[in-house]
Amino acid sequence: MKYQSIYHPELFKGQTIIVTGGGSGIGRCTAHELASLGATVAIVGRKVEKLDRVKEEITAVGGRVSCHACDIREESLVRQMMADVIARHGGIDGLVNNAGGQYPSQLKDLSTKGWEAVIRNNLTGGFIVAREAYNQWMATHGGSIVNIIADIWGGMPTMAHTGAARAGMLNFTETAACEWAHSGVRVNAVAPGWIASSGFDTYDAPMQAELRRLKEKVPLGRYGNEAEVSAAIVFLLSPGAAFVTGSCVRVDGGVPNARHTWKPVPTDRSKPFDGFPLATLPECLQ
Ligand SMILES: CCCCC/C=C/C(=O)SCCNC(=O)CCNC(=O)[C@H](O)C(C)(C)COP(=O)(O)OP(=O)(O)OC[C@H]1O[C@@H](n2cnc3c(N)ncnc32)[C@H](O)[C@@H]1OP(=O)(O)O
Ligand SMILES: NC(=O)C1=CN([C@@H]2O[C@H](COP(=O)(O)OP(=O)(O)OC[C@H]3O[C@@H](n4cnc5c(N)ncnc54)[C@H](OP(=O)(O)O)[C@@H]3O)[C@@H](O)[C@H]2O)C=CC1
Repeated sequence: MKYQSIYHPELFKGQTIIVTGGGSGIGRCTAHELASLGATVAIVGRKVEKLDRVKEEITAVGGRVSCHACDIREESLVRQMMADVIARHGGIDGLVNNAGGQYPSQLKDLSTKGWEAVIRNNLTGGFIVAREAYNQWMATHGGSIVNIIADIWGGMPTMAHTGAARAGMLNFTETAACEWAHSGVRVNAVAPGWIASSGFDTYDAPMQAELRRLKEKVPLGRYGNEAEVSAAIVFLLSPGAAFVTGSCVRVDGGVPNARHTWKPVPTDRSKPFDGFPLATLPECLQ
């Protein structure tokens, strides 16, 4: 079944858009949505079998997609991947810098090796991919980049390494937006809050329990879903955001504003509540 997007079905007709981490979760959803809107999507990840599965899903409904196995932390692999995408599709119009991930740990227990592994995955990797997209194509042709970060506002207890990396990526976004504007390149970020994606499944039982507790802290009373993040990414890539650069769209149900004075209003969370229907994922992703 084809992705049901809220956007015009030909919004990205003739465009090529790279989605890193396109083999699962938010990246997979975004790849589906972009393909449904006419883009040729180049999905990037470390595990070929995940990419192949998404390719099958998208081609089955008439979408165009290519798979590129690449670890975003390896400069030579990223250079080659970018060159391959350009050679194969004739250019790049957009980049969704989404690949990333971390593991929970208290600061005091974090090894330097673990800190560096997460910084490389969520800051250095994203920088390398964006720089190569710019140097190899966008500097002379323009384009749009969307960096996926996280809800980093006010710190990120148990996730300090990724918080620091994502804060760095936000600042990178702001700087690149200025430095690359003259080339017609827009650079923005999307900061997902707690999104019930495949990424959640990578956490162990205590962390899953913690996530259940965290849900009570969301003013909108639920987790977000992948489609709600994808919709923000698509907006930033689109001509609708032609005058938007260096910005960050938060997709988090209002969590950063829920400070100590905010108290959750008891709600039956299994039912839609006034004004905010429970979001459902497009059928093709369920
Ligand atoms: C509060 C909730 C917020 C939720 C919001 C966020 C949600 C999401 O982000 S969803 C996406 C979730 N998906 C993932 O997080 C999976 C991605 N994770 C990885 O790819 C890897 O774990 C990695 C990139 C973070 C690290 O991989 P790698 O570079 O291959 O590193 P090594 O395995 O070689 O380990 C190096 C070093 O790092 C420490 N370490 C790594 N994993 C763990 C772990 N699970 N627990 C504790 N420590 C870990 C460790 O120090 C390793 O060194 P050695 O001990 O010498 O191996
Ligand atoms: N879900 C959530 O609540 C939130 C998610 N995020 C961020 O959003 C992004 C997408 O997350 P989500 O879809 O939930 O999680 P997933 O774990 O499902 O997706 C992460 C993807 O990134 C790929 N990836 C990870 N590291 C690398 C690497 N070094 N090189 C290439 N690909 C890599 C993985 O593919 P492979 O295994 O093939 O390498 C995987 O497909 C991540 O950056 C995540 O941290 C941020 C805030 C909240």
